[in-house]
Amino acid sequence: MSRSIYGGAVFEMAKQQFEQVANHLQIPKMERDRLLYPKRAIAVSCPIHRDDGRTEVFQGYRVQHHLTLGPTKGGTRFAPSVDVGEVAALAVWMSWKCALAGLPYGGAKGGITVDPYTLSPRELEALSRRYMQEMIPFVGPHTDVMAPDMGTNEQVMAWFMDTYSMYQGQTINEIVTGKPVSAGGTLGRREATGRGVAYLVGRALDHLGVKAGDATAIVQGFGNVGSVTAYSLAERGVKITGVSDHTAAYYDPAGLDVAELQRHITKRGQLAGFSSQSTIEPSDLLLRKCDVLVPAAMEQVITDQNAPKLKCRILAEGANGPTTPEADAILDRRGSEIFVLPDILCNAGGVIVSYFEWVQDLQRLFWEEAEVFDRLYRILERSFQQVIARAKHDRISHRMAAMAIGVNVVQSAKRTRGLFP
Ligand SMILES: NC(=O)C1=CN([C@@H]2O[C@H](COP(=O)(O)OP(=O)(O)OC[C@H]3O[C@@H](n4cnc5c(N)ncnc54)[C@H](OP(=O)(O)O)[C@@H]3O)[C@@H](O)[C@H]2O)C=CC1
Ligand SMILES: O=C(O)CCC(=O)C(=O)O
Repeated sequence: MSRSIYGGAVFEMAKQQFEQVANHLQIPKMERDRLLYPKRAIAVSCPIHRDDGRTEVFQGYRVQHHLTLGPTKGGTRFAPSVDVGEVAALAVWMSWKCALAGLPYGGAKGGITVDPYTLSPRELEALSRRYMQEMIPFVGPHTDVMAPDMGTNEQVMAWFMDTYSMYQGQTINEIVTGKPVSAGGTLGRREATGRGVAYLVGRALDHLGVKAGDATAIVQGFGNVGSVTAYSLAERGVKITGVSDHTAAYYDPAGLDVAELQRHITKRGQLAGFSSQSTIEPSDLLLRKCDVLVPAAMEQVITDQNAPKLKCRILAEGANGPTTPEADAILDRRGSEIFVLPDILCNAGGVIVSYFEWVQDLQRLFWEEAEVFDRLYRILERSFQQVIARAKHDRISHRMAAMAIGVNVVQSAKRTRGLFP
């Protein structure tokens, strides 16, 4: 593409990864821009009245990567880092993730440049509703279906659904996923990403011949993905030796009590203040010895600086884009020392159960929780097997294998429909 609006380190990373996989797949140059660059990017201004009487305008975005396989799908992030490049990269990754899992979606992502902790509950509701109101012309149950991501949750999804439904004059549950069950959500969505991560960690441990009961894990980030991953790993017998959020990092080789950590968060809203004895430097946490390291917070935390020093056996990417391409090259050189569960495989549980929620909403027929997780684990198992087999066959990393499968699916759909419809 001659000139694009997508800049910044995170989009550069998505682009670099794509170029590597496109080279591996020998995708002709003329098809590459069509595959990489998003179909649409929407930028909106979201004015709200602050509690002190001021009017403040926040910048919101939604990027829809491709519509070749069906509607676009992806989360909405409320964070100070949000810009069009970050959101575009996350949308591109959503496309490969959905394609790898066999979901009939293209990728999307959206967000608002805001620190949600600085908003009162009333301001958060006003901003969420205004964002959805501005997006109404561009989204729909068969166009683009939002979901939660960093800084948003079930309540925000309920406000999105309500705002869209009021405009339509009827309840349209299927406009967003990750809603509360009482607002047409599915059983299991809140836990889906973390339980999916724990399932795949279990499969990686099997692969390496390590018993869950003998394994230790460190989890960075204790929000939706991190806390449920820690809890689910602990349920499987894995000892959680380290956790962090942006306020504190704790490490205890004897093991941390995940239920206690969760109670602390519920009461205080942050990990800080949990313990004075096991506090460590957040940057040290990733370097401690463990069997399983789970970055579950944000992008680009595994870099060329810390990748040579990681002392884990499994790197389970709960977050999107936690590992830079430079770090990937180092992990590749370390060979079988570290078994990588790449993000588009590892955290796919969320969007897979979102797909189940959308299907249930469209059919007005709701499933038992056991059915949700049974179907989820079957899809994750298939994807896990496909990634391992492709990596072995092509002699490439797990990330390249996962992306190759995803990109292949999108490429062949575009070719079949006519590359430039
Ligand atoms: N929610 C989902 O279903 C899915 C999410 N993801 C990805 O998982 C990651 C986490 O998302 P999610 O759990 O939903 O987000 P949440 O907002 O629920 O949680 C984010 C967590 O990361 C922590 N965090 C933020 N900055 C830092 C930092 N500098 N060091 C350590 N921890 C930090 C936050 O701490 P604090 O609260 O103190 O700010 C919080 O504990 C993101 O990359 C997201 O894109 C991927 C697939 C699905
Ligand atoms: O559940 C969804 O639709 C999207 C989840 C998400 O944003 C992600 O997988 O990164």
